[in-house]
Amino acid sequence: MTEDRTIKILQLYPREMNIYGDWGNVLVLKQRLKWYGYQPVVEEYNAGDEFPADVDIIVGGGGQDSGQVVIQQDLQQLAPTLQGLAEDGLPMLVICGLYQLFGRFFKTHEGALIPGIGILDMETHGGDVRLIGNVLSVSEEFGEIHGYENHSGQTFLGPGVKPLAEIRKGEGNNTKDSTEGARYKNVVASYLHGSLLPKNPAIADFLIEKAAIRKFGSFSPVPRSEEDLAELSKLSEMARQHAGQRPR
Ligand SMILES: NC(=O)CC[C@H](N)C(=O)O
Repeated sequence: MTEDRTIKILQLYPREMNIYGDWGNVLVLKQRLKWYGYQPVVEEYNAGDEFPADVDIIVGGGGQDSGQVVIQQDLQQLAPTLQGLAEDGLPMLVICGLYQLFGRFFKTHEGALIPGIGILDMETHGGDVRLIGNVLSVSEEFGEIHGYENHSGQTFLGPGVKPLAEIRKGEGNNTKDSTEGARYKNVVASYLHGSLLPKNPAIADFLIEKAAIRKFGSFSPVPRSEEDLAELSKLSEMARQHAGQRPR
C-alpha cells in the first residue's frame, strides 16, 4: 500500500467570504504542499453544506458586512465543530471578515451585532473610517509580514490571544494599539489580504507543518537540492520585495 500523504484544505464560505484575492491563500498552500511531496485535496464549505470529515487545514477569507450577515447563522451552527478543531490544534488561517467572526462579535458601523464564534478572545467595532492601504507588520514568529487592508471594523484583543504582529506601516487591528491580527494555538488570524500567503510563505509553511505533524506525527518534506530550494523561493522573495516597496 502506498503511504498516505494527503492533506485536506477546507475553504470556508468562498461564496461570500473571498475578497481581494483571498482564494490565493489556498493556491499557495496547494502548491507548497506539492513541493514538499504531499498531495493536497481542496474542498469548499458554503452555508448549508455538510461539513467534511478529515479536514487538515482550514482557510477563510474576508467579506463585506453584508456577506458576514448572510453566513452568520450557518457559522453559529458550525461553532462547536470549529471550536473543537481549533482547541485540538488544527491549523487555521482566517482573514479580515472571518477573522472578525472568529472573535466574540462584530458590531457593524450601522449598529448590527453579528455574533462571532468566540475561538479568539477579541471583539470588533465598526468605525466611520475605513482603514485602507498596504501594511507592513513584524512578527517574532514569521518576520516581516506584508499585505493589504480594507476594513471598517476595529478589533481589540483580550488577554486570551496574542497579536500576530506589530504594525510598522498601516493600521492593522485598530487605530490605537499598533497590533495586527491574532494568534491562538495553531490559528493565525490577520486583516491582511493581497493575498497573504504568496508574499508570506513562512505562514504557509507553518500551517503545512502543523497539519502534517497533526495528521502523520511529523513533517517530512521530500529532500531537495539547495538550487532547487533557491529556485522555489525566488517568486515569493520577489513578491515580498515588491510589496515592501509599495506606499501605504
Ligand atoms: N475586508 C473585509 O473582510 C472587511 C470586513 C468587514 N466587512 C469590515 O469592513 O470591517
